Amino acid sequence: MAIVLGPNRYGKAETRVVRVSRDGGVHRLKDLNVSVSLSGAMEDVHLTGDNAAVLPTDSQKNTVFAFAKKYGVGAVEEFGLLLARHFVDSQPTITHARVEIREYGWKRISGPHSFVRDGGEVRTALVHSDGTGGAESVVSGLADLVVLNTTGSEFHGFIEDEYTTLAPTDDRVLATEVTARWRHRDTAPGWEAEDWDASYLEARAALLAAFAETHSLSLQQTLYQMGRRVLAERAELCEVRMAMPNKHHFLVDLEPFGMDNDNEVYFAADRPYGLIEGAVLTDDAPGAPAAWS
Ligand SMILES: O=c1[nH]c(=O)c2[nH]c(=O)[nH]c2[nH]1
Repeated sequence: MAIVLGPNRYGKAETRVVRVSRDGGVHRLKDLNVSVSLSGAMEDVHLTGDNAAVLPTDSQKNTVFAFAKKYGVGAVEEFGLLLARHFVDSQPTITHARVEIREYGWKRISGPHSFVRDGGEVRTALVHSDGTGGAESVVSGLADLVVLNTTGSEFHGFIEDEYTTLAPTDDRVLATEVTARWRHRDTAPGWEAEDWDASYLEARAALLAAFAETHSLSLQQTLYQMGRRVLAERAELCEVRMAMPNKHHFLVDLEPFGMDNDNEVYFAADRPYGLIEGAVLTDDAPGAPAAWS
């Protein structure tokens, strides 16, 4: 029996970079968490400790800061592609780069240089590149987008076995915290930051519109409608993957206090929660195994 090295990758995770652009007196703010992961000719470093092929993770972190200064930070997809291509193009031992970015939003308070952090929502990008001209994939997305419908949600007709206590309902609160990622058909050569931004904003708007407008018979149905809407509206996208915890809102029994509860008072439980996950894709979506990893 031989023992061999399996798949591996390495890089600097979670470099927190804040880029301030000062256009005249009006400042712009980009706040990112960048994780780089590289792979290539890394047998020697694992098998013998020879580091000759290794670009230190410290240098990767420095590159993130240097690129933020040199090129500015536009759309996270664009910044991710710039970094990923750079690592592969500049280092013969690096053949593949994965760059994952989380962007924290800030809104202006008033005046040119004061900001308040957006709620919990995060914009995400995941870029894979084999270098300029090589295979690439871009996945955009968002996380921690919390949404709630106070009506328009039912859940009934499910299996009832000997352990079922859940009462069927034709009117419940439906709430979830959406993590959604959507895959671009290609890396859109020539796309500017504004194109990535427009694509992102419209995909996000489609998710929200579908959540609000779907009369839901299950969170699974809502998930599918949300993914469908994104793909129906955005031709540049071919697959959406979502994870949506069911943030249960249980009606509180007020009878002991002599009161009825006509869908007015809920206990918002934080755990356990149902976790609904699914992918929606176009039937011509090209296979892209690296895209999601
Ligand atoms: O929308 C729902 N889907 C389920 O699969 C499920 N299971 C459950 O207990 N409540 C719900 N709600």
